[in-house]
Amino acid sequence: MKKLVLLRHGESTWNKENRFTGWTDVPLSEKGIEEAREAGRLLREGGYVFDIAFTSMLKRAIKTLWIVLEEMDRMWIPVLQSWRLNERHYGALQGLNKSESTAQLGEEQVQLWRRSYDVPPPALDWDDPRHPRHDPKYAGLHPWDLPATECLKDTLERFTPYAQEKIGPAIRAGKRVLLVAHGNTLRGLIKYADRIPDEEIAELNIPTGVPLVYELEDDMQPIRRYYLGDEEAAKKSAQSVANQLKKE
Ligand SMILES: O=C(O)[C@@H](CO)OP(=O)(O)O
Repeated sequence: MKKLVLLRHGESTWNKENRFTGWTDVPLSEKGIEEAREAGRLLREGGYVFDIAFTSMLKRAIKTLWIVLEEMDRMWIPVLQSWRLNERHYGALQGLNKSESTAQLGEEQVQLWRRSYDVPPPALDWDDPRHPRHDPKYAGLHPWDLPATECLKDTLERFTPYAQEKIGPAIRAGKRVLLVAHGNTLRGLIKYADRIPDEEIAELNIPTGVPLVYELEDDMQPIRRYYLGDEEAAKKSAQSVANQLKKE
């Protein structure tokens, strides 16, 4: 049996402010730093060891990974970063408060953009300073390859080639892999791994900073997945992600 550990970054400052974040590169909040420490402790105490880690180009995930590896005294392992592991691009919703948007535009519309599988939010204009083509992180990429909005399906389509070319082969080769990513990239991965139908994926929410362990057959078929630590607390935290449109 093989194991893969997935981790959504700790709470970011925009999670705290309840804003759509996407590719906006915001830092961890104080609580997020503590969540990352706790994740590292849980993994260490659970006897987990990693040979390689993967993360995105966004500092909330990178910093979470650093803190986890520091807690595990494993800062020396190879870390591979890719824009393909970035959060779903939230288009013109980035920066808007989730509950205020719901009050203005209606829950049905905002929930459609937020959780439908294939309806993207309105795109950022090509000339919008927030368009990723202006960000030096992505200077090596063709601007047309960079998203200005994405639905979950688009995110999965850009994530999958990387998972197949880099992450899958590392697991198959017997490496113990940690993937620190984002709510929607991980929702996409779980949808793919567990073959969750398009209409059911809306119900899946992922808490910040709680390690999610996947047990896999040797041929990579998933056996089961579970959160480390307090399952009830993880469920509660996932439920509060689900409820973000309703918060004040
Ligand atoms: O804003 C975002 O980028 C994501 C993750 O924080 O939010 P949501 O859970 O609403 O898709």
